[in-house]
Amino acid sequence: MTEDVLPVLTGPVEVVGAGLIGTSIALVCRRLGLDVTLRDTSAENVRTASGLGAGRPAVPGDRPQLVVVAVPPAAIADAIVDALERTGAVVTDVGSVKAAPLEAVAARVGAPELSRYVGSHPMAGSERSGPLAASAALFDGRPWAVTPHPGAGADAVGLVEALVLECGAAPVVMDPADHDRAVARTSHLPHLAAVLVAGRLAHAPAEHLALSGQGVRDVTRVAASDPDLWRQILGSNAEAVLDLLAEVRVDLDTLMAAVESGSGDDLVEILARGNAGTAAIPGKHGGPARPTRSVFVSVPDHPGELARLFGDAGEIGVNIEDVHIDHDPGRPVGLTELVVEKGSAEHLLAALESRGWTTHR
Ligand SMILES: NC(=O)c1ccc[n+]([C@@H]2O[C@H](COP(=O)([O-])OP(=O)(O)OC[C@H]3O[C@@H](n4cnc5c(N)ncnc54)[C@H](O)[C@@H]3O)[C@@H](O)[C@H]2O)c1
Ligand SMILES: O=C(O)C(=O)C[C@]1(C(=O)O)C=C[C@@H](O)C=C1
Repeated sequence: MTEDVLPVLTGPVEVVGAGLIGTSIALVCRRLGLDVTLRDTSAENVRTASGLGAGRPAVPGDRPQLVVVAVPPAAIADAIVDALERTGAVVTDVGSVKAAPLEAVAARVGAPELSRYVGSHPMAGSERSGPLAASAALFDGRPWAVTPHPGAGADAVGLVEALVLECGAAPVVMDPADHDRAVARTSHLPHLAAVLVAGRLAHAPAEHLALSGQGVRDVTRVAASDPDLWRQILGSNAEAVLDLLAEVRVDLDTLMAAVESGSGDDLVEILARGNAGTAAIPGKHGGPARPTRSVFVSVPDHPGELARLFGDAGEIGVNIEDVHIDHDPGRPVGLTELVVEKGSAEHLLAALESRGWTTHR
């Protein structure tokens, strides 16, 4: 469905699961002025999300236009079936795996109900859970898979795409099984790689950990995620994940042989494949990656200094694509990495230096 004929999201929107993702979506819908109702098995999470301005507790008699199911994977199929049977709304879910819940729902509801269900999956999140980690900006510029089944109604698909666009994300329409193979590669395997690396740190000597720089933080961030959530995600995409793990096992053997033999050529070949892989990741806005460069700036550890840095970058007219802050304990300054388009990096460096910032080239 093309953007100009999409149904309009008018609400009410019901969010089932007022955690990280559900509350983030609810905040976007509230920002649009929509009536948002919240359901959760945790009354406390509903209270917290309501308190953040994400909506109001659902009451009997609410008639949502759209239900967004944002509960843990093991509870998704039940929650979708419940929403289809309880309301006349279009129902989507944001679960990380798409084929298994679709199969479970299709076995339990008739074709008319099923036509109102369209799965989806925002490729944005956090290693943190719960409503307090939510943000209306979470989905800005991110891909968001929309995975209709053959019996899905065109209006239902369009309404889910409309939600995705309102969240500032880019809809990517895909078949559910293709989606699951894709995220095994782009999300589930990276998660496991992070976990394996982070696991080597758990009982490491303090003097080793004292040398933790940005590299180890970049590689391990997602390993801090909820193990139970990931047990459920991996359990429902086991086949695709196992295929990739088998490939990695072969790579690991090759890598060990290259390191052991001291063969520089073999090692360079493996390292170069890593370069090719990172270059293949599309840019934040979709399409080919736009070349970026990192600008490193020392930021004094005082309140307001980061805001001043971002303000200066804005006045200089350079868009910050990404940002990383090195919070090493015991240092009076933090090292901030501003990721900007390659062509504007020198201009930003010079302009920040002229404003008194200490940069690192
Ligand atoms: N965390 C991420 O980065 C991320 C990104 C994209 C998609 N997802 C998917 O989104 C879903 C939600 O993940 P999250 O990170 O927001 O988790 P979360 O733990 O922050 O939130 C889940 C919420 O669902 C509630 N809940 C649990 N069972 C319920 C039920 N049966 N009925 C109603 N509420 C119930 C919990 O109390 C909690 O408030 C998961 O399926 C996950 O796979 C997660
Ligand atoms: O940024 C993160 O914290 C994430 O890991 C988010 C991430 C991902 O792998 O990209 C994790 C799982 C979800 O299913 C979707 C998004």
